[in-house]
Amino acid sequence: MSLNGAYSTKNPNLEQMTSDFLYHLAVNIPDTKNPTDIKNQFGHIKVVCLGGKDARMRELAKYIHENVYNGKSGSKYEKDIFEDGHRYAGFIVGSVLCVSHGVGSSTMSVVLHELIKLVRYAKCVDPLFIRIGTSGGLGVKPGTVVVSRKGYNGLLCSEYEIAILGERVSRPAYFDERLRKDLLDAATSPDGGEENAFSVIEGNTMGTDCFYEGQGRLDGASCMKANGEPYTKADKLNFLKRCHDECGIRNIEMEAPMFAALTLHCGIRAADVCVTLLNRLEGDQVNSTKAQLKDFEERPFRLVARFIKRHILSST
Ligand SMILES: O=P(O)(O)O[C@H]1O[C@H](CO)[C@@H](O)[C@H]1O
Ligand SMILES: O=c1cc[nH]c(=O)[nH]1
Repeated sequence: MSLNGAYSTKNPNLEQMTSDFLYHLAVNIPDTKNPTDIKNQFGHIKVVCLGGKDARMRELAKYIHENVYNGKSGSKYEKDIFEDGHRYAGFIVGSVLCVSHGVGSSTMSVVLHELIKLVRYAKCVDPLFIRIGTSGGLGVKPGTVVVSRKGYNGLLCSEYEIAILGERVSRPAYFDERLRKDLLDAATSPDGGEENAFSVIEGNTMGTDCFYEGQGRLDGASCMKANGEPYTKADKLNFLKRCHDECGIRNIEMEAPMFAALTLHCGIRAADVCVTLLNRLEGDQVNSTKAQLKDFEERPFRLVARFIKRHILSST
């Protein structure tokens, strides 16, 4: 389902706060009613790109500078604007903000709350949030880029569950349909060529709270079922095949349900674009070479950069 662009924070208390400090980003908003500096610095942002690693987000900013703006973004894109917070890194390049989020939903949800407030204070117009990540593939060739339809949790439910005030709160976890279609459109070109050099598919994405047992790996520090017995390779494959066949899951990472749910809740159009590093039906260890990893990690950059050129900058 597509949203109509009316995004908002979902917190009436913010209306009463005269100042705000985005602690983990070290961004101070001394006057929330008139946040001139924030508007000047961030008001032009149209796309917020997120990914686990600081270095990947720095590389992404450089890639966008060179490939979207042809080296003429006019931005100091190498400067980490969130460095004083010592938690996350952020780089502005033209109308794109690239931010790292660490590993897993808990670290990503912190930066996401603060970024959603930031774009609101800055009065950004309909900003898009796109996660550019890595994942384990299910039945797809390593290097495939998956654009997610829905996030699934490790219990194979498409929802994000969080404990709030001692109660379970469950929120739906699907991504914006129009944004997904525009991203898939950017993967194709009428005349073939560079755009089709690697596979881009749509599929559902499982996001777990654990890289090892949560993703059914056999190589963690523990490998136990609920009954306290070790699970076997057959148990693992049985589970992964269920993910694939029953839920249409094509890749596994650690943020999709939370990311889909919080952005959807706040009316922000979002997408999850992850490359697969390995086929989990064939193994567990990520042992791509440095060069392979660089090539794979750059594939979502290529897709998102083409999307920004085709669908964002062409309309301004
Ligand atoms: O490649 P990134 O964006 O870090 O994402 C994936 O990699 C991490 C695990 O290695 C998890 O955060 C997972 O979601
Ligand atoms: O298998 C993988 C690879 C990358 N990230 C994950 O969360 N899982």
